[in-house]
Amino acid sequence: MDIKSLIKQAIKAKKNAYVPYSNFKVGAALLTKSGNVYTGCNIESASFTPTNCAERTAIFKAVSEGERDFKAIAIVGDSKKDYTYPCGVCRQVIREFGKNIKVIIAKSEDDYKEYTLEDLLPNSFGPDDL
Ligand SMILES: O=c1ccn([C@H]2C[C@H](O)[C@@H](CO)O2)c(=O)[nH]1
Ligand SMILES: [Zn+2]
Repeated sequence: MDIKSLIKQAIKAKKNAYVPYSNFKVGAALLTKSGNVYTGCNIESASFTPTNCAERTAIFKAVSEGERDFKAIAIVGDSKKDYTYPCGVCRQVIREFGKNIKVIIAKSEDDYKEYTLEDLLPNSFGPDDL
């Protein structure tokens, strides 16, 4: 599974975003170490707070299927000016499963930036602290 195909799956998942309030679609594709891919989109709620980001949808789908070892997550959003970076809540949720997970922030298959979770959430609090 290369980065381009992971981004392609995130772009496809973005189409399913349920965003009647923000009209801002986001898609994510999470690659497990075993080579499986779990996709996610953002899902909003009339009461706003229960809104779930695309990244967390993908992670929760994977974890609920028994997967916990993740290699990379690709994120594609609707940001007009720039790339769409994961929110703080999603960074913390990714952190739960590892500091070295690759985070690919993409505008398209050919235009992306690559980080590690540690780059995006340095000096983090995590499972090892407890
Ligand atoms: O990285 C991000 C940033 C925002 N959103 C969603 C939450 C909400 O539905 C909409 C606007 O914040 O975008 C994501 O899914 N992922
Ligand atoms: Zn988020």
